[in-house]
Amino acid sequence: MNNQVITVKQLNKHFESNHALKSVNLNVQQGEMVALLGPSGSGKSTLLRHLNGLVSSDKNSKGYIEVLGTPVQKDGKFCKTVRKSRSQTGYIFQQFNLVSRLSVLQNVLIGALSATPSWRSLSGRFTFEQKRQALAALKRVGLEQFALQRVSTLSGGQQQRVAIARALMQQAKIILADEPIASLDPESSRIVMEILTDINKQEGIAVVVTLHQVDYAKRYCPRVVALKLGEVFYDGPSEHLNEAKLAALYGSQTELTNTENQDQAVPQLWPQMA
Ligand SMILES: Nc1ncnc2c1ncn2[C@@H]1O[C@H](COP(=O)(O)OP(=O)(O)OP(=O)(O)O)[C@@H](O)[C@H]1O
Repeated sequence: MNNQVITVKQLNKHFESNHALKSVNLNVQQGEMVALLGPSGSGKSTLLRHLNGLVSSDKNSKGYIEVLGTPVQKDGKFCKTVRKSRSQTGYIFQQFNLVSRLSVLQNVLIGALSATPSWRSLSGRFTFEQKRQALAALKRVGLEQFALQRVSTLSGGQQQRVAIARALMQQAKIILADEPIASLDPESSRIVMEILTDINKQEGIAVVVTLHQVDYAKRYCPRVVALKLGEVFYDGPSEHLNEAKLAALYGSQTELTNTENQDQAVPQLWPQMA
């Protein structure tokens, strides 16, 4: 049985003269938990966005992406099946992408929209079963007591957990998380990473997560794919990512990516995370 859930072949992406992704190849199997590492600007987010059909690759460059057995894009053109794979892919953003004026429960229910007739979703009428599932998803991330509260009243870490519950409600078969902990404090980061790990282990859902902190990658992700200047620089077990490889990947930034030094390091290296 083919358990491959992500196939990327020969992916190239230019933003004008900037060659952001250079012949990237990547295979991810069902049940894997993969950290996408690399210095700022190395192409992590661009790669993740290609997987969900948010960005198209260079035309005529023979690039090909398949997610969950469904072609997403080929040769710089989206395939007709892109919506299908998107509906099965949970995408977690750094800034949560929640609807701030809606309640926590309503935000989770948004995950069910692709499986809801439009007349129901337009009138905001979800079935009893959908509401039960949404509450179960909230319980899974430890937030059921906040179900009826406006989502904007929750902390950043809690909002990210709502976004994960929304992906569960979507019945996502894989999760792509783009810097999900970049704006969170260490304790909230730990909780979010543990929830993602738990979903990966319990449901066998593949998770690909872009991270800036090497120690989180090593702690939670058995496999690391590291990009450097748009190329795959390392793809292998996170435990084999030694100091020499990290130094070559990040240069002088290496020690500063350790979260123990986060308070001093992050504002200097990545001002957007401060
Ligand atoms: N929409 C865009 N238009 C022009 N250039 C872009 C666009 N998106 C990304 N880039 C460029 O592509 C390169 C890769 O960016 P990307 O955001 O993927 O890197 P990253 O590794 O995710 O960085 P960070 O860790 O800082 O988020 C960068 O040089 C960036 O400036």
